[in-house]
Amino acid sequence: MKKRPPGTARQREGADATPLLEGISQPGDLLRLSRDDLRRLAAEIRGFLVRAVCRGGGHLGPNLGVVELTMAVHRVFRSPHDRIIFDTGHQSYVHKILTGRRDWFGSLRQYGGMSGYPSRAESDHDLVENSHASSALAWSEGLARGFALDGDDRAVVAVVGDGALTGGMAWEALNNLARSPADLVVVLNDNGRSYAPTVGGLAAHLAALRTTDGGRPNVFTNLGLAYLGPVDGHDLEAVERALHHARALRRTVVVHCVTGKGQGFGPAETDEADHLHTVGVVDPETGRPAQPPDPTWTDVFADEMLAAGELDPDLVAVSAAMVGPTGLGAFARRFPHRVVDVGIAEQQATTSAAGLAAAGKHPVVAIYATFLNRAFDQVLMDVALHESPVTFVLDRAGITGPDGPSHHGVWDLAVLGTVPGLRIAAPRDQATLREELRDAIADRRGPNALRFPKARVGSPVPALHRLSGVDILRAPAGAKVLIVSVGVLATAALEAATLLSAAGIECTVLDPRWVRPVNPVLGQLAAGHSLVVTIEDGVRDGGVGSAVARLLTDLAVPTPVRVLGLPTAFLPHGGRQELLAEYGLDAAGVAEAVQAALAGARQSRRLSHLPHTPQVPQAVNHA
Ligand SMILES: Cc1ncc(C[n+]2csc(CCOP(=O)(O)OP(=O)(O)O)c2C)c(N)n1
Ligand SMILES: CC(=O)[C@@H](O)[C@H](O)COP(=O)(O)O
Ligand SMILES: [Mg+2]
Repeated sequence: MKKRPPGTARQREGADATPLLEGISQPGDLLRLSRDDLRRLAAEIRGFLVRAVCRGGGHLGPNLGVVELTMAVHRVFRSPHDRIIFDTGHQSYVHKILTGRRDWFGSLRQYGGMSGYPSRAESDHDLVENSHASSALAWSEGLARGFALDGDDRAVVAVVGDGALTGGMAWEALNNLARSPADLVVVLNDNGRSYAPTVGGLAAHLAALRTTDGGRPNVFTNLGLAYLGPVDGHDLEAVERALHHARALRRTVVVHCVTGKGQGFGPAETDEADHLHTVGVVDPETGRPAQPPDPTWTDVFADEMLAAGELDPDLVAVSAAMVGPTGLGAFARRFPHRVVDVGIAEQQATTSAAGLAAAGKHPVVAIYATFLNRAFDQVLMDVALHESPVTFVLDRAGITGPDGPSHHGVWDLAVLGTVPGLRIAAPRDQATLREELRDAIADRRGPNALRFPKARVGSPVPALHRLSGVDILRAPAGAKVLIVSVGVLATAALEAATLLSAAGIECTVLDPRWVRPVNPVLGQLAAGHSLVVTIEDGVRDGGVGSAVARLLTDLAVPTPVRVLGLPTAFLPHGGRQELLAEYGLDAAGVAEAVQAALAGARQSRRLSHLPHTPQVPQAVNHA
């Protein structure tokens, strides 16, 4: 059932259907088609996916690989009565097409448009929308157990990739499924890849199963589950037969489907890096962007990491199935024995990094900020408690953009700020990223984290001088407002200061560089101003700004603090700049907030009572 159509009418125009596709507005429509028509429909869906995804970006390879598999699931089961849970959900585009959302693809992943993941707001056919991998089996087990407790005969189908199956959560669920009253159909979509080829003992086991008849004992049967396969996941009839068989068994069954990531689109099939796992706007003929993309923060990290690897033979990089996307590709090619891909296993990455550090190595865990949430306990207990010199490099920190609520890396500053002994740096430009990475790796006292966004790296943001570790970026005479900007938001802070100067309000702008714990020199600097405004690309609650405010309270500095950041909420998908502006974290928003704070403070007559002292206390100005 369709819910609200996302996107503007203009965005929705972008979707162009073809003859058979025109006739599919709900899964039941698939049942009326002949075998020949079903084959033609699969080809039409592939053409549609290539056009729609190349036009605006999204997950291409994973969806091209599940066309027949998704059609088969929808022909055999009755969604939404039967429940279909997609692990991660990045491969749910075909499901969206078949459940009445074809016309929305013109707005895919755009602000106000259709999500790139399952979405309860969009359709009753969607239930789980978390898009952090490896959780579908646990969700499905709980759901099926709940149905069983009610005597409800509804089927639950979990579609899980071979990559997602490397995560600890998947193994915990398999262990539980062996004794659960739930009877799940687990569709194992085995394309042999996460982004890169899936690694580890399980991957090797699945590879062996692909070439046998599957009847002999395997990891699933040994755990007490039934196993069917391997099945050619592009043979619609074969997949349907296997699914009917699985449902009839009335127990938990793994249906092992072998598919090709990027199937049917040459540039995806031949792309060695990741079979076009995710693309931006690309040419639908070549799968490549029209122009080489501008350098990103990831590129700078990649370059500095390579340089650091040359200098430090103990440097080891750890990745949770994302060597390429986190910028470790060049390092891996140069030092193949000093890169560990642990699979989609952030907890393993973190604790094994603690082990590497205990063995005298200098581990760097490169990970997306949102995925480190999975390993909070390991950061706290295995790394921090042991004062383990592990460096975490958090890519995609802050607002990431089109991946939406599950992928915005907005919790790291608040959550990691509670970890004793962990220092967090937020570089503002290329030079500070390089410098802070070197400092982090060299620090043998305990853990460090660096965070930067999914964005172009931008122009250098030079400091006027450094003061007790804090970079002063702007220091006009007579400034009453102190803007403390976190990381990449320095540019918006400086632009805001220029706007405010034109309105007669002078601001000092500083970049603390290492943002947690808060540098106590901020207390002295704040004392020299009438208002402190902090800006961060993370949740306001418990973030850097609130830590600065607490520092001032502790030091009995009376300067009021206005904390600008993100609400404690699940933020929608959209363009990064678009969302930053929406939440007042662009230059105009910051300038407006400063003016409002000054006006409010004047109204409450607080500012007029505060003495004005120079913005940089001489006692600590040793730059
Ligand atoms: C906890 C977590 N870590 C990392 C990711 C990033 N990620 C998204 S898809 C993917 C690969 C998934 O491989 P697989 O499950 O086999 O699906 P495929 O894309 O091959 O269809 C990864 C690592 C994630 N979504 N969740
Ligand atoms: C599904 C998932 O988690 C990733 O594929 C993510 O969509 C990638 O995002 P980037 O494009 O920022 O690497
Ligand atoms: Mg896979």
